[in-house]
Amino acid sequence: MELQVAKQAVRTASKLAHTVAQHHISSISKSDQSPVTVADFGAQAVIISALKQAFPGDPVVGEEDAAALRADDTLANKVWALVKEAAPHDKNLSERTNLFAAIDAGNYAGSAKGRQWALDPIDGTKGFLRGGQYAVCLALIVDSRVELGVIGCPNLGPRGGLFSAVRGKGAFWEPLFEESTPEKISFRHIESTKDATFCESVESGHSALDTQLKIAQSLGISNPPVQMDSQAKYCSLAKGDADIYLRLPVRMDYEEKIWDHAAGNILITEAGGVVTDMNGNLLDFGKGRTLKDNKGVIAAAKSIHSDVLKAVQKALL
Ligand SMILES: Nc1ncnc2c1ncn2[C@@H]1O[C@H](COP(=O)(O)O)[C@@H](O)[C@H]1OP(=O)(O)O
Ligand SMILES: [Mg+2]
Repeated sequence: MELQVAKQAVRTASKLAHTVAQHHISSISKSDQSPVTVADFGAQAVIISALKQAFPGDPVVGEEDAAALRADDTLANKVWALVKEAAPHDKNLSERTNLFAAIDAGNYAGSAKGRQWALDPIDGTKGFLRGGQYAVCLALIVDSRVELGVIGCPNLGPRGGLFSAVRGKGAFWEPLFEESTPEKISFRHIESTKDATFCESVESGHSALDTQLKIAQSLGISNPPVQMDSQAKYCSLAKGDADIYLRLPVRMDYEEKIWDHAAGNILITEAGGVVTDMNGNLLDFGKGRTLKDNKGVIAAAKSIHSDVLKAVQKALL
């Protein structure tokens, strides 16, 4: 039940985002940031509305709130038009005033106990604007642990990808814009760590790319890293296109947000991988809206994760 609702909601939001992105890429004002803002609010509204109808009691930790929309009627009208097109029969979104309430329902502070959804309506805003990777990410967390994750990646592969995982049930891929039987996915087998390929952020402000290059060299890796925005990195590992995702902090005071990692976390573990922080601890999704007890992220296949962790710790000594 949860999986079907989450997949349908992510699919609807991904289509909405894709429509805006296509229009943005073909437009002449590519420096305009507003398309991603419009898509972000629209995606959050349709997903939270779907969740609130299926699971009325469940709180949602969503990235956005509606303050900027309430203050800007032109922006609100654009988002509203998009939402009406994407979800015309949603009775929770029958009037424009409901739009604000749906978005603001993502204001949960987070908790260590009980159920909560974590939502990043558009992860990878930079990728969205440059026509690269971005992702719509939704996860169900129960008692601080991720139980279910769904990620929509409109630009990953020729048909886009809808990635999903439920604890104990494996990780799956299906095309994003057509109905088709999900295919099971997993990490690829590599003989040795030196054969691995890194996947990492494009943005040097999000991840210590120089240090990561040194770590790759210390592991004997000569394959060039694959760089992309958003949680599409987790999806790439889970479907066997790359082997190691490192996200080492650039600033030690930055706290990663739970919506930036929850869905990817279960996708990795269900595809045969391990995710820890740079101290080797599992990510704790029960500390509020951020991963405040964790620094950095290391995701890799089970067989090589401990080698990578050792190399990270040696580099950071
Ligand atoms: N200093 C930072 N360190 C790590 N991640 C960051 C930092 N600043 C922003 N982010 C987040 O990185 C995510 C995108 O990462 P990636 O490089 O993997 O695409 C965004 O969700 C963004 O959050 P925000 O949207 O709040 O700016
Ligand atoms: Mg994000």
